[in-house]
Amino acid sequence: MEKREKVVEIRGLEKSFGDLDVLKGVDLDLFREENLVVLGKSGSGKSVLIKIMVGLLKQDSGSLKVFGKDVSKLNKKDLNALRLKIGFSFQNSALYDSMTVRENMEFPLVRNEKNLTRKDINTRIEELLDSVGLPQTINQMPSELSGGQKKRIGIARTLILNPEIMLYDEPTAGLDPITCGDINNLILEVRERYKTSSIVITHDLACAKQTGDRMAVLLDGQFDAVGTFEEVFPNAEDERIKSFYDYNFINS
Ligand SMILES: Nc1ncnc2c1ncn2[C@@H]1O[C@H](COP(=O)(O)OP(=O)(O)OP(=O)(O)O)[C@@H](O)[C@H]1O
Repeated sequence: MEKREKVVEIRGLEKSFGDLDVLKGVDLDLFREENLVVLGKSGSGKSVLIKIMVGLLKQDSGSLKVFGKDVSKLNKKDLNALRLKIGFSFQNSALYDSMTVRENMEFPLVRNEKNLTRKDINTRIEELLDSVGLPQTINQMPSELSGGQKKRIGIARTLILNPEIMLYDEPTAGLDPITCGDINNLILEVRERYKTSSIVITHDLACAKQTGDRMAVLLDGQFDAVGTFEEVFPNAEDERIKSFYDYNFINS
């Protein structure tokens, strides 16, 4: 019997837009405190899956349970409560350019938690900036930060509401290999410190290998290959998976 707790359970999920069948019977589990890497070509349906997960889109059929609750059956209030437990770290960090780092961090906090004192807010912001190794940036503007620093602040801001699930969308996109390695380490540290369960969407196999306990490759609307990096990639026979691997490790 499976002993690990499932925080996400997806069964037979289907989603089409007109004639375009995007998800064609997706099955997937995310276990507590697991880092699950989702890979797939551009347009394969990764964002559609995430949007269904947070209730922004509805599936045509199949089920998606988060913390045991069927997302498509939640009322507005419960859906909002669920969304607060899921932190989405955007590819472009999504910081507000006209706000300082402190203001960027404060914004989601004061909007969602009404009873905090100024001291609580400051403590929380400072703790998270320490966690991502950037306490000195608190009064800086996003335009003064490097790409890697922006990613870190974006992750810190996502963590400020104490999410139980983290969704990282292309966390290393556009970064040099050393900074990619630092962000990958941060993803592992976040899990360690905040006990998060995570889905990491990436095209970067070095990121996948470093951060992921399991890989799930979305191919033609289904997760065909699911397993550890070693199980899925080095000896893959499926040409579609092989080409992914060759592209990352041979041609780069
Ligand atoms: N609201 C929508 N209406 C119509 N088609 C959509 C909608 N959302 C997504 N699609 C289509 O579904 C397919 C999958 O899109 P999706 O954004 O999930 O891809 P992706 O795997 O996240 O790609 P990328 O890696 O480029 O971000 C695409 O063909 C897209 O055009």
